[in-house]
Amino acid sequence: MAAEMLHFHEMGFDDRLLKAVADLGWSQPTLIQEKAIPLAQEGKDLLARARTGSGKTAAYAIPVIQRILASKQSVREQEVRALILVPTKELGQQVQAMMRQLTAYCSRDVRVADITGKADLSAQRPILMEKPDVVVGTPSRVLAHLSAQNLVLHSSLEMLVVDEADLLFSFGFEADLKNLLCHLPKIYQSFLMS
Ligand SMILES: Nc1ncnc2c1ncn2[C@@H]1O[C@H](COP(=O)(O)OP(=O)(O)OP(=O)(O)O)[C@@H](O)[C@H]1O
Repeated sequence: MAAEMLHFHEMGFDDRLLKAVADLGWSQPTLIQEKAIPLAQEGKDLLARARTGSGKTAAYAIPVIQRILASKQSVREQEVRALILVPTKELGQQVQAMMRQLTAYCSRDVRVADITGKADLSAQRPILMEKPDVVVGTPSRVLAHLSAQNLVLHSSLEMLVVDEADLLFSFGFEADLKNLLCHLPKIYQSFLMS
């Protein structure tokens, strides 16, 4: 007999996250979420591949949000804790929209900034100076902000997501991505999604 699928409320999430998931009308995780989220909750690195529309974004977004919420229970300095790398502005906007929906009840505790847009670096600098908990960006944008010292990740980064990893590790993005990885601390939980 097939094993019963877990429901979101059985996965040990913060009530605010569960409420946002319920508002989205999701009762059960999709297959990739059911496989990926428990591993992510154990702190494991993930390498996940699934077809478009299978719920990959929430498969990493939910554990990223949960980890930030859990750690905010003990007093901590405001720092950038998670970096989500995407290949394009459009995907950045989609990720930001999903993060906003999932943080609808905890937007003060989990602040998300999308820096994929074409605005000047100086226009985005104030957003980064506030040290959002999560930054969504393309590798080139993130590198530019690191070089301009608008963003410091060395001591704070706990989670790195590479969305569309197959694309980001391919021609056109690879050099920036490798360069960026050299600027990051050595220890963080990673989510490679494609
Ligand atoms: N557990 C769930 N139950 C019902 N719908 C869900 C669930 N998780 C995600 N969805 C919905 O499924 C759709 C696809 O999700 P998502 O964009 O995360 O997929 P994806 O695999 O990342 O797709 P893409 O490769 O196009 O980025 C979205 O409309 C999302 O709201």
